[in-house]
Amino acid sequence: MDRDTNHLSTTGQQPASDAGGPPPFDTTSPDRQGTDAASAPSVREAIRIDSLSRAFGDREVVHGIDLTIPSGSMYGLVGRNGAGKTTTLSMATGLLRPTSGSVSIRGIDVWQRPREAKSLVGVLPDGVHLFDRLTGRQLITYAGLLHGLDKETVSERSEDLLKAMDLTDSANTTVTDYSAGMRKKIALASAMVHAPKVLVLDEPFESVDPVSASNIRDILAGFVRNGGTVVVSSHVMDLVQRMCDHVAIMNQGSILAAGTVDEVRGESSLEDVFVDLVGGRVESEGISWLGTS
Ligand SMILES: Nc1ncnc2c1ncn2[C@@H]1O[C@H](COP(=O)(O)OP(=O)(O)OP(=O)(O)O)[C@@H](O)[C@H]1O
Repeated sequence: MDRDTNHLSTTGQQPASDAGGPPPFDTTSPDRQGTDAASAPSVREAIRIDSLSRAFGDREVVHGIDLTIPSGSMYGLVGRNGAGKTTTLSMATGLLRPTSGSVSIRGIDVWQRPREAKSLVGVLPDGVHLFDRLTGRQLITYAGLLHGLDKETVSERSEDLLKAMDLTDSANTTVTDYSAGMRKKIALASAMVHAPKVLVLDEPFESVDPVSASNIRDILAGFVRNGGTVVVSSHVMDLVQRMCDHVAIMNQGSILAAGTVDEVRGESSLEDVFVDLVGGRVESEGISWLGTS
């Protein structure tokens, strides 16, 4: 499979010679392709990113990317350290203002109608800062009340989420005394309490033990089965290949490939395709002074 062609298709530069069929890694939605006007784009596209860029000072780190996350998908965003995943997800969820371009969540522009857009999305940011003087239960409750839920609903959902995250026994412990994995889980629970339509999770499994990770995967799979959409960033290709139905590979602020996992990986593993596309493997015989007696 021609990776270069794949790259072109994601950047909207599909060559005319490819007109014989749908592009293999087309990031444009059916709506963008002008077919099937019956379904409203706002519902069919969980997230739509158009020409999104972000610079810090005079250094642009996200370069005018286009990406459509279909509703009901489990979408992986993968890339090397510094590729621009967190910057992209922060812009997509209203946490970081883009330098240019636009993002909409279920048809609602994130930066023009932030309140409405944010009510639809639950976010687990990277390196999340929590109000860690609160207990786990208080933190979820606080998140629920901030979203305007009534006390009874918040209370019911808090207990469900604490149980699902295996945190019931630590519900009255202050978050400052939680381990890294427990903090991740309580942050995830807080992101879910308002029953969002879309979950955007930056490295949700980092520091999380394998049993909890399986439980969380089950919760996310159930969420998707019920019509929700999940976007996860991850460095773990195996996990993305097993868990996600769609994936986008990001490198140096651009999307190199995007589509269903099967389309992107073809006959190879996602990890091989990733390394092949992104490059950067270092030929070395090791560090000479390391391990010598
Ligand atoms: N606030 C900031 N000020 C300046 N540069 C920034 C800032 N935030 C991110 N960057 C730069 O933008 C680039 C993309 O960073 P980003 O955190 O989006 O990458 P990432 O793909 O999430 O990386 P990782 O996998 O390591 O978390 C990096 O070069 C980073 O140094």
